[in-house]
Amino acid sequence: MDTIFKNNEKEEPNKKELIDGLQIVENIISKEREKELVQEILKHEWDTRLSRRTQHYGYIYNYKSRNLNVDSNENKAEPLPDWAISLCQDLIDIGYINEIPQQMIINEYKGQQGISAHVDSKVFGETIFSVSLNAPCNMIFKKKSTTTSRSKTSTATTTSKQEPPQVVSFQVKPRTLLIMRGESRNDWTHEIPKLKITSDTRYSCTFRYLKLQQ
Ligand SMILES: O=C(O)CCC(=O)C(=O)O
Ligand SMILES: [Fe+2]
Repeated sequence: MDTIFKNNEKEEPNKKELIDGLQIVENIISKEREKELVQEILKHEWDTRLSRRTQHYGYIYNYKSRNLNVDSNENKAEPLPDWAISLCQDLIDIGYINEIPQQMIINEYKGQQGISAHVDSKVFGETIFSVSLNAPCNMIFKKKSTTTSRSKTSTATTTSKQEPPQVVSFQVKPRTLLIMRGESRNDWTHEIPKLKITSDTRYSCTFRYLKLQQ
């Protein structure tokens, strides 16, 4: 496999930060390496418990209960495959992350599948990053609304005002590295809306750290 450094197509990484703590780096890998990663992903069996197919490595995360008991043998999954470790090692070498993560989930989005608005579970550490493969998607970040309450002691009335959510929407191209930390990880939800038209299959590899070990 060629490394991130030997990008045959000579496309320069294109970096943007649309929200505090959110790093988006396009062209993080070459098209050739992307193809190899998809082939590796497709060699493995899928978990079909959700409407979209997933693969869990390191630990099995329950998207429904949003919980993970790291001590339970039931939640242990096979270790991260070599191709994922080598991808993470390249990201360490070029300074995007500090350590190999303990967990990876691969999501497959076929046709019109998406993921509803959520903040990633706090059982995981501060840094969450993903690499997108094969097809683009739209991603929407919404700032969790804050309620401001004003009390009038003289009249004993309380008015509560819901701030409108801030919304940031953008396209995630294949071969993009997306890193969420800080505000973008904790104070904003993210979602992938269902497309109205059928598109190519998208794969995302999302990497997470266990809180205690980060
Ligand atoms: O597919 C993606 O890029 C996002 C996946 C995600 O948000 C999650 O698994 O929590
Ligand atoms: Fe997420």
